[in-house]
Amino acid sequence: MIRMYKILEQINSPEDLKKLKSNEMKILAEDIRRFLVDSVSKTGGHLASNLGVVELTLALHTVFNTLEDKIIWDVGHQSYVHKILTDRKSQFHTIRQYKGISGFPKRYESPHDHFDTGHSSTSISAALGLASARDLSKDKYSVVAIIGDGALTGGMAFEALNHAGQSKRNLIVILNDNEMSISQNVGGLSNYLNKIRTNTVYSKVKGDVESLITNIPAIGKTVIRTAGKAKDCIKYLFVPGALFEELGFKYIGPIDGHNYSEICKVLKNCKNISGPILLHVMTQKGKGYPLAEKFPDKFHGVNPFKIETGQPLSASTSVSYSEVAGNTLVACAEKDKKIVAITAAMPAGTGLSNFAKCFPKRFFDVGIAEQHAVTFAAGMAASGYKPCFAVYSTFLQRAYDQVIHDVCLQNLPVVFLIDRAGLVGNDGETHHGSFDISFLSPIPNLTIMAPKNGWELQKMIEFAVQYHGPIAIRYPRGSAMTMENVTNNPIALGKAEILYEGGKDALIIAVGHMNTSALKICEALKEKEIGSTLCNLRFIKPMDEAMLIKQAKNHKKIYVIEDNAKIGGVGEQIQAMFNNNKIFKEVYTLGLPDVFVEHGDVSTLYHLYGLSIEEIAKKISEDFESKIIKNIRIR
Ligand SMILES: Cc1ncc(C[n+]2csc(CCOP(=O)(O)OP(=O)(O)O)c2C)c(N)n1
Ligand SMILES: CC(=O)[C@@H](O)[C@H](O)COP(=O)(O)O
Ligand SMILES: [Mg+2]
Repeated sequence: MIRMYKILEQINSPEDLKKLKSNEMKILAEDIRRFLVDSVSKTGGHLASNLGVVELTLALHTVFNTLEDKIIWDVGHQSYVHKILTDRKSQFHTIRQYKGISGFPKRYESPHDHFDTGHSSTSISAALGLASARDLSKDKYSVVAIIGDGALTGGMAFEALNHAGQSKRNLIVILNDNEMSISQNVGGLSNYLNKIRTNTVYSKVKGDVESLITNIPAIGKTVIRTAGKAKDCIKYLFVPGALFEELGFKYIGPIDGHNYSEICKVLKNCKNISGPILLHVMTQKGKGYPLAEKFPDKFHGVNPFKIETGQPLSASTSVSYSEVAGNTLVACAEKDKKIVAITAAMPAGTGLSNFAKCFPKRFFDVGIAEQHAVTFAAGMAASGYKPCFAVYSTFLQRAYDQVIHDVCLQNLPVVFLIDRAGLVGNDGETHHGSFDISFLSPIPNLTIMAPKNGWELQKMIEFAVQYHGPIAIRYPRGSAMTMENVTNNPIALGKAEILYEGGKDALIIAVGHMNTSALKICEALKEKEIGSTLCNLRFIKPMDEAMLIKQAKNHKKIYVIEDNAKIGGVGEQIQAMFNNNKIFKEVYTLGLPDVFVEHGDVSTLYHLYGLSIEEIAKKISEDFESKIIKNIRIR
């Protein structure tokens, strides 16, 4: 048998790691990289970031004991190596699959995972919380947060640095600087880190002082203080890194994040220094897989791919909703100079890359800063521009107050292009866009739409950029539906459309892309001689009350199909509206239950929650069972 992984085969837990000689670590690092590429090329997942943190993770597990010491991975998409080293190697082929291990840290999954992440920039806050709890309980373990240069652009990270610096608690923040967010990192902080990296004079001189402080075995406190002062002088002469020191952190670095021994040495020293430390580690995103080194953005998150070429195993020929949004925005911006586009570090994911190329001055990547993005948009709107903020549904949760307080309260014409609404699939519970209808619907002044297909998304965007007020369009991840043979009525404010008329038994009201399934359901019901009407809601707010009331009166039963939490969703809202209008008909909602939906492919999850075509058709058919039986008897 050919041994594929020379050392990795012997490694399942941090204890195994601790048995290795340090010269074996290099071979292990190579094994892990090969394992990552082999495995992720089959399952899909976050590749480039993990390839970059191999030595850093090995060093962390060498120096710390993660059954006691608490390590928190910011975002958590780079925790694969940690998972491999903490008893999950044998399950790694199930990563992000239904009932498999998660692509993010999960406390339920392992005692080595101490805090769940998925959304960016939370690690320092969580770490400080853990450190404060530790101190109150008079415990002694170490707390370490690993945060990327991208995640450091998020406001929460600054709030936490501000608090942690003053707290003086023992806490190690490792800044994993690979000079990339998903795309190129942006902003003043990114420039600042760049200055630290390139300031070789500083690095050399500071390195000497650092080794003076840390490497002399029996160093006395006075010497440390003196050396510390000397370090301060040098710092003020040469160090842009003073920002972290001014906030109350001891800044150490930058160090080479691919030099295992060096990281171990520094981490061991960090363990013995009191107060908050910021250790700046330089890594290369995608390291060890040349295609990912060259295209770290393309290999940030991947579908299954061929290792030799990097090409996806199943290339999609269809256009995604994100691409429709991006292309439409470019077309609209060509006609209207007031249109500007905003992203919070997701230019490619939201389909805005082309807009950025066509209109660089009218394109704003604000970093991972959704709250800022919304208020920034409000500012532009207040000055007569038409800002379009393209954002994933799950990340918009971050900016709820800004949507209310800064946009809607002032009735400002900001367009929210809410991508990844509904279930997203393999990223799972931290990333599903299950709540936007529920949290946006109560906000006064806000108009909310959901398109049935790609064509309708285009028309809704054209409508939105002309509209005088805050307006949101929610659409899902993936290929835009085309839906041939359906009527494409023009968009009119607050108007729904009838997509199918085939009888007065079931009225089906579908939200957004769920219309595609709904149409097939109507046809399946027809086979069973159950007559139905399909209403494409289009406007979640304002709702087409007149049409819904009229249709409700004409049908025996009413069904709402939506890919949002049932609580606060469209079904509940329609039921309330009927009650208010004294239409006492029961609305049956097919939507997401009151749970955090796990990871898995979307079709499996739809099936699980009764949202597949088969499940819905079955449910409705069962409701009309007596009619079916009667029809059979008559024949
Ligand atoms: C609040 C929030 N916004 C956006 C994202 C999407 N996102 C995931 S990873 C990432 C880039 C993170 O960059 P960095 O922290 O430098 O880590 P790297 O991928 O470079 O290792 C972004 C924007 C997110 N997870 N959370
Ligand atoms: C970790 C993270 O938040 C992103 O990388 C996210 O996984 C991107 O999702 P999409 O694949 O839907 O763009
Ligand atoms: Mg980065």
